[in-house]
Amino acid sequence: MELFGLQDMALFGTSYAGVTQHPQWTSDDPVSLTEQLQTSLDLAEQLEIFSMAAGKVLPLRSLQLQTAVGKYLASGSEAAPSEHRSMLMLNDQCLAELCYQTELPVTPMQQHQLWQLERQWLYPMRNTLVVARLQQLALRDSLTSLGNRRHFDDQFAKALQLSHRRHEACALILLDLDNFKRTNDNFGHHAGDDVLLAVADAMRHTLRASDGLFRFGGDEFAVILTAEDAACAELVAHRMVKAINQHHLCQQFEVTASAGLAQLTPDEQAATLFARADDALAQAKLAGKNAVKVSLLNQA
Ligand SMILES: Nc1nc2c(ncn2[C@@H]2O[C@H](COP(=O)(O)OP(=O)(O)OP(=O)(O)O)[C@@H](O)[C@H]2O)c(=O)[nH]1
Repeated sequence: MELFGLQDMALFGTSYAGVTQHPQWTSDDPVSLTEQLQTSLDLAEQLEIFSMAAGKVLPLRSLQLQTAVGKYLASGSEAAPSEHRSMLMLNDQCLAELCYQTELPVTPMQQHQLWQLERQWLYPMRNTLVVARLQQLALRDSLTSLGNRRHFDDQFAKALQLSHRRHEACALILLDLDNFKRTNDNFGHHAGDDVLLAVADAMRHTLRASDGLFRFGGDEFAVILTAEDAACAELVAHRMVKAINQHHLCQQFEVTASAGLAQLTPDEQAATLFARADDALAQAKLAGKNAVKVSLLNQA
């Protein structure tokens, strides 16, 4: 069964209105668990709260939660021979799957008690998934699903702060497609969108983790690299440009890419690092496009 998908979430439909219709709970102290779960909008924290309650029903060795927004493991979890899985269903939607691991098989009585606890998690979990959906809408580019400009600004500031504090490397790559307008003008906006999707995929595959990859809008992309990844930023930039050039759609529409790279210097602010990467990108364009240029330290 497919897990509750963020894309088919009916925020203001009739099913969401059901959130206020609390069922009649039957366990001994039901309200307190629901209330505890409602204190957090973080699924990892909710899992900790739930695992404490489940631990009173049976000696749990491990508890894992899988949802459409991620997989979570309760702290202290370790593998055990017996496994019991349970789907958390609400209004015919599967919100999540729980996997309990124990030394001994879960008895029917324990299953019933767990089910009563799980029922109390349904609405807090549903609300948490709604929040995750809203966050995704606010921070993701709707075409490519990469982080958008707002997400970039936030992540860029955090990455710089952390790099300065830890005295670690940080690099910014700004990438802009070459001759992309021609694709739109000659083959239409849909063809242009397909090229943008192909570029996003090519860039994703080049990076070890795509968390640091963003689309600003138009044909502009940004990559934040930190720690050891930043040390090989120039190699990454060249790989990305090459991956885009080699994509069959980019070849078909004769789209290439130019990139500008800047490495963070001690005490440097976000605006200066961004300006240096942008300047390097402009140089790559001036040099005839389809190129990578690196900002030198005295070019701030
Ligand atoms: N298909 C599509 N096109 C877009 C989107 N957003 C912006 N554009 C187009 O992207 C193009 C960006 O313009 P430019 O950066 O001047 O295009 P370019 O031909 O790559 O210019 P150079 O960088 O000088 O090579 C414009 O034609 C915009 O209309 C989008 O979401 N989808």
